[in-house]
Amino acid sequence: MLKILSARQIKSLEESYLEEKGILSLELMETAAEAFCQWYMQNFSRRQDIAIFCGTGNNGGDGIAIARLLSRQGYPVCVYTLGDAKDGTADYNSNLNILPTNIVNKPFSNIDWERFRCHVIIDAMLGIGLNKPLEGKYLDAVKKLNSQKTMRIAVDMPTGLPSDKLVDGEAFQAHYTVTFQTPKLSALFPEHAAYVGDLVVKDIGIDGKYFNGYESSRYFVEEKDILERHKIFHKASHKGDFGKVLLVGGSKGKLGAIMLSAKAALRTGSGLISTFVPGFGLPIMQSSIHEVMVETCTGNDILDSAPENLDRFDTIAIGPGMGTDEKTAEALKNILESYKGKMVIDADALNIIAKRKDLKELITSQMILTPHLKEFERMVGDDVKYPEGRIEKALEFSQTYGCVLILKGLHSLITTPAGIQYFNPTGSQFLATGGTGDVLTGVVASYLGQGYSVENAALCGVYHHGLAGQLAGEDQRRGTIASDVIEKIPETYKNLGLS
Ligand SMILES: NC(=O)C1=CN([C@@H]2O[C@H](COP(=O)(O)OP(=O)(O)OC[C@H]3O[C@@H](n4cnc5c(N)ncnc54)[C@H](OP(=O)(O)O)[C@@H]3O)[C@@H](O)[C@H]2O)[C@H](O)CC1
Ligand SMILES: [K+]
Repeated sequence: MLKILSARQIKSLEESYLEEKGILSLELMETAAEAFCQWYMQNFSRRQDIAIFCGTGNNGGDGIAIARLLSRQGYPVCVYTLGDAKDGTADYNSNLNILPTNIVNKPFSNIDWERFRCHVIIDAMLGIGLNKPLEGKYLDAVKKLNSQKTMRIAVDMPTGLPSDKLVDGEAFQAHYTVTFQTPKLSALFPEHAAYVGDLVVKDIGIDGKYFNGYESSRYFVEEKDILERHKIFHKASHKGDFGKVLLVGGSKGKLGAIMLSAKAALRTGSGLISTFVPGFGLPIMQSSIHEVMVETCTGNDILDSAPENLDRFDTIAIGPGMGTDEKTAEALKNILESYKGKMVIDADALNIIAKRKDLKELITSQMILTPHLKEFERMVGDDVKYPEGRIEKALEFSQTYGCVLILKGLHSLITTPAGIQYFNPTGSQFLATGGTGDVLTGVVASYLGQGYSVENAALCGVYHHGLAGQLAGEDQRRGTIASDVIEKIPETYKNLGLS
């Protein structure tokens, strides 16, 4: 897990790290520049001309060091500076002094934009030192660079993006942001996706112990965190070990939702899946998914009653395609009151709960709620447009009701009643398509059925779902559909080296 700190905390952490280790800040800058270049060289060829735009702070210092290192490796680099060296930080100037003279180094104001050509723009104008909205030449530069039809890469943070809050005005629009040591909170806001692009986190050697002294309950999940949360099954494992899952949902015209959940749970590794759907769904379910068992409620069209003997199941997921009829709400109430096992609550179940205080009271620590933004807004009855407030609201909700909350979106946020908030690293824009939420419900329910704790099921579920979305997107691009995501779930295990 990478602890997410504020810009102020990062600066202080850096200082204590340097002091304790007896390292110069210039050396840390070199390490950061090396980390950037290592990533760059793995991804881009020497045939692409690079223009590095540098401010006069330490972000600019990183940029100058990157120019030297890339040029040494045979990459064609030009440097464009936005300020006077006399205003530069000591480390900026140290790097400027050793910039090889064969590298073009021009002031930004001297660029002839009619003739300006490059393949890659590297933004090292401003990083975590940003303390006001962009204006003057920084604003001009960002506007000019955003309008270039080239690859754009930001060093640490896209210029103009504050580390901890929503952007005010313009900011550099990167295709990639290569950030150092730990992501900055605002790089994880879905609202900033167009500025951050793909986020790459590069270790610059600051040991986890240096983070201990800094208070934060927000973390960025890493692959190793997921690996250690998985249960290991062996040759003698029986299908009963993988859990008995019940998926409740579906209504006329929306049976597909529960089918997607069921298929996703099967692909995640569930042993036995039962579904509980309105009567009309029986032949449809049976003919389209052969691996699931189907039970029906008393009504034909809508879900109007609860299943018998709920204790047969290790876990229950409820909501996909369920509808919000009053009789459905009563069936939901019945299930929430009588079932004591772990549950996933999604989609229309959330929409019903949003309107019923008495049902909110039935939320327990055994439950994972999986709203997307609109559903969350209905649940909290409040404006959750601003990411800082939304993250706080998620915490408040999880603590008030004692449940795990998965707030879906780019870098889905998992909040536990203990007050810990985890940002998920996997995912893809191609997951923004109908039915992928139903897939997530099936994946998370599957892990609950396999005996994972609510926290681990949420973390593993969101991670694998996001990774499956990435893999599906690589193949199908904007043509990705929820079923493609399901088909990629098994590959996520291979990807992580899991059996
Ligand atoms: N975090 C790490 O572990 C490492 C970080 N490195 C890099 O250093 C930057 C942070 O560098 P810093 O010098 O603190 O700040 P910046 O370069 O981002 O900004 C420089 C100064 O720019 C001024 N400023 C702020 N906002 C604006 C604005 N809107 N327009 C113009 N100028 C602005 C401000 O100075 P003032 O005097 O005007 O207040 C900033 O101080 C980090 O992001 C990394 O890239 C290290 O190299 C390695 C370790
Ligand atoms: K930058």
